[in-house]
Amino acid sequence: MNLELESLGDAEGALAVFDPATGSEIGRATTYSEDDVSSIITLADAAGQEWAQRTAKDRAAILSKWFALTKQHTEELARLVTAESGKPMAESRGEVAYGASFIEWFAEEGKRAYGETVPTFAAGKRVMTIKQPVGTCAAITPWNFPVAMITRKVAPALAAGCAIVVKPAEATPFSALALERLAHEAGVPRELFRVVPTTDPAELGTLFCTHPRIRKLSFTGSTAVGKTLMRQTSDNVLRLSLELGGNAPFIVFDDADLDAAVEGAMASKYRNAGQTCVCANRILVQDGVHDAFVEKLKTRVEALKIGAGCEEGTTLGPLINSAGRDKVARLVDQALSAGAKPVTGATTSDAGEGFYEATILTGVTSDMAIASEEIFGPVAPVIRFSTEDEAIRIANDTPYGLAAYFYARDVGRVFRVMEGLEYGMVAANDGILSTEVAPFGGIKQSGMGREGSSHGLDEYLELKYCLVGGI
Ligand SMILES: NC(=O)c1ccc[n+]([C@@H]2O[C@H](COP(=O)([O-])OP(=O)(O)OC[C@H]3O[C@@H](n4cnc5c(N)ncnc54)[C@H](O)[C@@H]3O)[C@@H](O)[C@H]2O)c1
Ligand SMILES: O=C[C@H](O)CS(=O)(=O)O
Repeated sequence: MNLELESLGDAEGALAVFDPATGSEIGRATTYSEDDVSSIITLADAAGQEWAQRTAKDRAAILSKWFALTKQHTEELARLVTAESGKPMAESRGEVAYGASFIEWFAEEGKRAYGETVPTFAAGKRVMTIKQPVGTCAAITPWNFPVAMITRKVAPALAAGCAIVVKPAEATPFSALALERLAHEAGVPRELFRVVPTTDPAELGTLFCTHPRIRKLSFTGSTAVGKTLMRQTSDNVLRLSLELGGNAPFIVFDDADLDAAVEGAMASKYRNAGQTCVCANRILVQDGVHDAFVEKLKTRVEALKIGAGCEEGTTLGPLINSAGRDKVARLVDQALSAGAKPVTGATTSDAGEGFYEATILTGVTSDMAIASEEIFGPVAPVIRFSTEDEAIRIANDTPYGLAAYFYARDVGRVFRVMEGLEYGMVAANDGILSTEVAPFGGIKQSGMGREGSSHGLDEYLELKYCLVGGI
């Protein structure tokens, strides 16, 4: 199975793809017009009718082969992820394993789309429910996890009995095309799962929202685009899953294990150079441990190795593009102008155009833009607080509600803070919460619906109430 970039690309393709570390073009991808995709959706819908008639066990057997092939081709997939997203190879290998875990998980979950029988309300009648595939799905995915954000949607869709057409991010089409190739090799019918790169995401997004055969849209990306799609899906009342932006608080209380909190902050903040939706976006530290925590964090941050993702040993890669880097620089400069202090970093890097040094700022206040905007970069803004109630108030003072983290050892505090934080996902004494077995998703303007876990399958199923009378 050839998954080399050249075999996935098209020298005449309209979509140019670039290496974030150097800015150089690494390949070109074939793109699909609105008419092309409309026809692809119609073919997918027909393939979906047949796929839905197969047993969950038959679908599971094919998904299991896709899982095995994805694991077998980890190195090639990781090279593609690093080439087009820039993340360090070690993280890319981890992403492939994480992405594959959704295929493995939903191969099994698809067999558990259980209905129910309900004690009847009247003689001669029987009440039951069944779960059926929602129909043909569309998905739109971001660049920061070009493997995992695809499988986190495609695996449950296929397991539930649905066809799915995916538009990957313009920056990262090759990882998606490789996954498509592996799925077809595993036995997923060619028309059932298609990846359709484009240079006009808005045009394809509108088609996905308005095509008569599309019954469901699953979107992962920014809150701004999510709101656009929410409006566009209203005419056809599509089923909608939205995995949007975040502004994660990372709270360190006086009773925290400081060394554990530093490790958790490193894992949460600097993974993928801070370009994940669940990265710590604000670090709140209680007065009693503020200086000790900052000093310990500084030591670990300054040990990060900045460089191209393809260089073994790199632990901090480039940002996705110059716009991403400029946004980070703008937020840091604004914070410094407003009184924040640089502990380390706070500058672009001589490692190359797309790089920004790992940064810690202290003296940050909630009114600064860096505390309310999603940074999407390797910058830790530290906000000092005095009381537990103040920490929860600051943490909740955002339109976002995706992930939140805190470190404390008092059991009463753990329960009070866990219950008081207004987020879809809360981790106590850990900096990484993402796993296929748990429901991933946000509240407020971080989205709706859940991915992974047993809940993730329901996003691609309809619950039907069946009444049988005349008994
Ligand atoms: N909640 C999650 O699970 C999750 C996961 C990853 C990324 N994100 C969020 O995604 C953002 C970063 O990713 P990004 O820069 O790719 O986001 P983005 O919203 O700019 O793009 C996401 C996808 O939407 C497409 N798109 C852009 N404009 C569109 C339009 N008008 N209509 C239809 N599609 C359109 C893009 O081509 C891309 O495929 C961050 O906000 C991050 O928090 C969230
Ligand atoms: O960026 C968003 C991803 O969902 C992050 S994670 O890999 O799922 O934690």
